[in-house]
Amino acid sequence: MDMPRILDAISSPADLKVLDNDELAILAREIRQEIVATTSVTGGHVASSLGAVDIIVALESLLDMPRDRVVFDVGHQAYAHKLLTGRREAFKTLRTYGGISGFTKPHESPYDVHYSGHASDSLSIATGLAKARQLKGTDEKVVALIGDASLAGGMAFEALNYMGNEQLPLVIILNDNEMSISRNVGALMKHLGNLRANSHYREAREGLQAAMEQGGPAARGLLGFGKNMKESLKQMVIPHTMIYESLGIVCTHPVDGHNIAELRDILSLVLEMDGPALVHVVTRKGEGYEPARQDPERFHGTGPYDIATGKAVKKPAKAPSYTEVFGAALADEAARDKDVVAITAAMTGGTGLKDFAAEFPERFVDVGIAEEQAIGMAAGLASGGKKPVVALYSTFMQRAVDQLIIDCALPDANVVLAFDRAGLVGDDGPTHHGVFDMVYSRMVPNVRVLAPSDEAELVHALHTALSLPGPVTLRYPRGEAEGACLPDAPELLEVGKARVVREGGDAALLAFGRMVGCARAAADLLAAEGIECRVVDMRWVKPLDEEAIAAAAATGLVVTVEEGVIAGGAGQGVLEVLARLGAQVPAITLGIPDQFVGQGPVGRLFADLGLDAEGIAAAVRAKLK
Ligand SMILES: Cc1ncc(C[n+]2csc(CCOP(=O)(O)OP(=O)(O)O)c2C)c(N)n1
Ligand SMILES: CC(=O)[C@@H](O)[C@H](O)COP(=O)(O)O
Ligand SMILES: [Mg+2]
Repeated sequence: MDMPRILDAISSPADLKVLDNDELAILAREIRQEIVATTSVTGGHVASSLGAVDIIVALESLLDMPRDRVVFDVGHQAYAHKLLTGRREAFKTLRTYGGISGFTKPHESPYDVHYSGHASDSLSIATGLAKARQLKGTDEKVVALIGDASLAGGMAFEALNYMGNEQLPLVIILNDNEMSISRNVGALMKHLGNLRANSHYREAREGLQAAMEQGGPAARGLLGFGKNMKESLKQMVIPHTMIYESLGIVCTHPVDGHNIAELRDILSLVLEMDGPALVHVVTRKGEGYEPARQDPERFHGTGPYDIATGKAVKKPAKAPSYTEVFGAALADEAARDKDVVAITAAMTGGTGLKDFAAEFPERFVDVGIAEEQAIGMAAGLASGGKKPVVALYSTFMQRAVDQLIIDCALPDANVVLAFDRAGLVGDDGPTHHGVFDMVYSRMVPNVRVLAPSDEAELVHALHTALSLPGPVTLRYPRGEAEGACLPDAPELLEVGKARVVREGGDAALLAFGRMVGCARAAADLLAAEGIECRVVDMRWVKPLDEEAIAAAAATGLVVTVEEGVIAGGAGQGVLEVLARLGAQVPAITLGIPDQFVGQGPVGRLFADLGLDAEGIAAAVRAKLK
């Protein structure tokens, strides 16, 4: 008979209070097994979640939740938190359509503080919670759990700057595993490495005492614990070089993040402080599951896999991914033009730039999780005579809209912004769908916007973007491309010119990006009923092809189809042109309505939104009736 699991008796963190350190360690093992069992079927962020299990178990055993608040940065490490906060049964539905989210989600649980998914925001949210606590005069604990790579994001630094000055009572747990998605980069990463290497600084207790005696209220709060607590401080040291200390944040020496007893000792001390404290915790990504330990990058975010071998379980692809096509095309461009420089923000693999980085290391830049830096730096490179191509996920580019407007568009800088994961991404859900980029690109003067409809068009679009003066954005979706034949050589696309891909006189479907394929399939369905639709691959979101729009109006019905929000999107651009032309024609704008889109297979989400062939055909049918 199987031994009953401790995990099965946990319905909230309050149930952890009766467990001792050994039992908590057993629980942590059970949680890891549960994470592996579930994600082997659903996929998910395995390595980060496994690495953070002990921290979460230790922390939540000490808190009074949900009164005490824990803010998870990115939230990709929060699976243990989900399992401890009443979602053990629901965990099987992780990242599935209608199931629980892969990130923290306040609408899912009162134990979740914010919609996580984007990096480096946790400290700002924690400062807000701590400020609210001050204003209310309450005493709930506020804790943020943030990774070493996310800590380097600009937003996190802004929060450190604020909390140090205000001496806000909150605890930062820095989960340092030396990894971002791939190996972490940057000077802060080196600084943390020095701290890990010098943890013999433990002896420097006198230094710690002196620092605290001269320090602000945070440090004094720590000293005010009384004799016993001070004794425990023998275990704690501030290395002289810890930069956070200079900002007024008390810091601990590196702590073993897989030792629950040690974690609980230190956390119980810092949770009593009345100012900001940072606990430097060292963990291993993928801890407890060997394939993830060996290859944490692949297990950062994975699809289903075989537990025994760790091998991915997936259908063979019929076509390369858009990402792969982009990466190869950019390397070809760089081989032809020595001025091309590629920039990414911690997404070298995700944006298909690994080969580029290997081939042209001196022309490859990874700025870390720092999208604003990526775009700002691109503007500087352009000003210095280079041709920067910044490859970002559409959703993360949202961080850098100001840099697009002021640093790139206003000076008309020669910058190419490649938005990968543009459109619906699937299982990551609303935080990751790239559905706003057509709006924030289209609205900015001087910016041209390309939306290639297949992989061959993507190659031409990149080539065209690099040939044009001024900023150009191009967008392409996550996953497998359409299976189009790749060109031997890239072509220059005529600026602002669409192409008709199917003739028809009863209605015109003006489609953008991969929606061209859906529009074509809809036209096939309608043709079987005797309704002939013209299908136009618009190619450009800006400038729009006014002739193609006028010709579409002549059919008597204009239908725009885009994989982005309707408000302010490409379809609205078409309506503006129709109004300018004085065309009195019925028009439908299909796209994402004024709502956030949930998680699930992209095909299913398209169907829900009426963006699949049947949905588009139904919209045309209804209007023609
Ligand atoms: C603004 C933003 N940029 C990029 C990402 C993609 N991303 C998700 S997790 C991650 C690495 C996070 O590393 P770290 O914070 O050290 O956590 P770890 O995965 O190592 O636990 C990146 C780059 C993101 N979620 N948000
Ligand atoms: C948590 C996060 O932001 C990334 O790990 C993201 O989930 C990666 O998405 P892709 O799987 O599309 O690369
Ligand atoms: Mg990390």
